[in-house]
Amino acid sequence: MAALEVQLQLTLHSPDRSFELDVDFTAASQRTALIGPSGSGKSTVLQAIAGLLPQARGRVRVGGQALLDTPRGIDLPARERRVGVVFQDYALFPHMTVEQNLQFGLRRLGQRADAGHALRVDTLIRQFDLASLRGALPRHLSGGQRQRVALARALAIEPRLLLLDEPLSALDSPLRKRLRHELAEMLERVQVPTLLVTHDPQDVEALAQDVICIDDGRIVDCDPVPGAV
Ligand SMILES: Nc1ncnc2c1ncn2[C@@H]1O[C@H](COP(=O)(O)OP(=O)(O)OP(=O)(O)O)[C@@H](O)[C@H]1O
Repeated sequence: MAALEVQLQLTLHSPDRSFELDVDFTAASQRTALIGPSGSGKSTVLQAIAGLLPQARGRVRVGGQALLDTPRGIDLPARERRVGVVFQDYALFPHMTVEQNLQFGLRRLGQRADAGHALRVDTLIRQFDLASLRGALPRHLSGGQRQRVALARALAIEPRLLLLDEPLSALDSPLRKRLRHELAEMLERVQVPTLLVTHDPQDVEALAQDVICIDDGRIVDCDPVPGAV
């Protein structure tokens, strides 16, 4: 069964222009990269899949389950979609410790704090090697540590789908190289279908099994890769 099926239409309006997205693709591999030039609509696609753009119309199915199907009147709210998202800047809550950031991931599901909840946070802290940072605030973490917390938080909800928006772009080059391999290992371990946005061909090679290309709000042929010189 296809991991992720997406047919989406939406228009974003700003005072001087509007951007029209109309995409139709299937990501059948466990890890798929979505690539395209700046402004082509990559982040918009991720936000619409996550349920963060209420104007989105069309269909989104993960493992056959509909998260959005406007013709059938289905539009699950973001917290019910069980989609884990890691944003470009990791978007950790600055006033919360590492542990509280992970707990917040679970609260998004509307779950009450209980023993299972605490166990899940403990497991993630162990899996992501965060024990010594449990009580630390994000501003006291390195870029790589923030990335680990953001990924652990996205996985706290046991997502059916993981969306990574330029997960390595906040890092400098040597760290980026090391964490690319760490991330590849983590994704291999967690086995959650993943759609990954990146500009970097090395990310595609290390992290993705398949590539989907977008240009100006439309899915296009990847040969040549849009935006490549
Ligand atoms: N809230 C908004 N209102 C109006 N237009 C928007 C809004 N958000 C994004 N856009 C426009 O939509 C287009 C797609 O933006 P998006 O962020 O999805 O591109 P992207 O491919 O992720 O770009 P980048 O690689 O630079 O992050 C851009 O032209 C952008 O200017």
